Amino acid sequence: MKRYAVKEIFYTLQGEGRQSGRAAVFCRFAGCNLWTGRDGDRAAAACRFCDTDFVGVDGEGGGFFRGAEALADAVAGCWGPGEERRFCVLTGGEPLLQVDEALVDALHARGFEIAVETNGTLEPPRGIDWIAVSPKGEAPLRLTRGNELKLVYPQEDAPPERFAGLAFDDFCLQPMDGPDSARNTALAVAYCKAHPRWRLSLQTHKWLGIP
Ligand SMILES: C[S@@+](CC[C@H](N)C(=O)[O-])C[C@H]1O[C@@H](n2cnc3c(N)ncnc32)[C@H](O)[C@@H]1O
Ligand SMILES: Nc1nc2[nH]cc(C(=O)O)c2c(=O)[nH]1
Ligand code: SF4
Ligand SMILES: [Mg+2]
Repeated sequence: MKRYAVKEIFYTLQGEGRQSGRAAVFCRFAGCNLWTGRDGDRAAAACRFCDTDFVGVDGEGGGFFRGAEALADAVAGCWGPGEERRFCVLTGGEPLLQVDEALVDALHARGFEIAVETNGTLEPPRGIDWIAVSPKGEAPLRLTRGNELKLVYPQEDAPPERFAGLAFDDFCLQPMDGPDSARNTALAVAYCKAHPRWRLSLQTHKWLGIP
């Protein structure tokens, strides 16, 4: 039986992108194919600006889950008994290293609409309801269609022009958080004003102080 490694599971509001403001259970899978998660490896990684701890299974609600039913039960338990507008966001780390059809089916069986946050280097299993792709500079993009393309901006080796022609319903620019976040936010605002295909995505949960 498949074993899923999960860093944390928590209930909050989706903070980013087109679904921002919507209540969701976040399931953060451990591990990523573009960075080890260790600070010493950052400079040499394909993705160098990550704002997330996805190493290990020691977070709130995290652990190893034996089989899709067990993991879907944990997600449903985190949502609680309400059946209206059940929504879960599969993220990481890189969720598509682990998410499979069995998990998609088990979450659907519990009434969840399923979104995934992915770096776009891996193919998703069928059946995911909402695909948000966030391309990373040097990493080859395999997933070139979906619901939203959410580009962290600016990235020297990933200009928005490279992605604007792909088959996504919406194109979002998300200012890169870190030491230059104020400057990056101003740059993203200016880019969206000059290129109306793009809309601003703010990481509202950070402003709100919620997970
Ligand atoms: C931590 S990633 C996990 C999912 C997947 N690995 C990915 O990169 O899309 C979740 C989202 O946070 C974004 N992100 C990561 N670090 C960021 C930063 N420093 N500033 C803004 N967004 C960031 C990613 O681009 C992605 O859209
Ligand atoms: N509230 C909240 N919204 C999010 N949207 C994407 C997130 C992620 O880390 O994938 C995230 C997150 O970590 N928290
Ligand atoms: S691909 Fe996603 S999880 Fe992996 S290091 Fe980059 S932002 Fe973080
Ligand atoms: Mg996050």
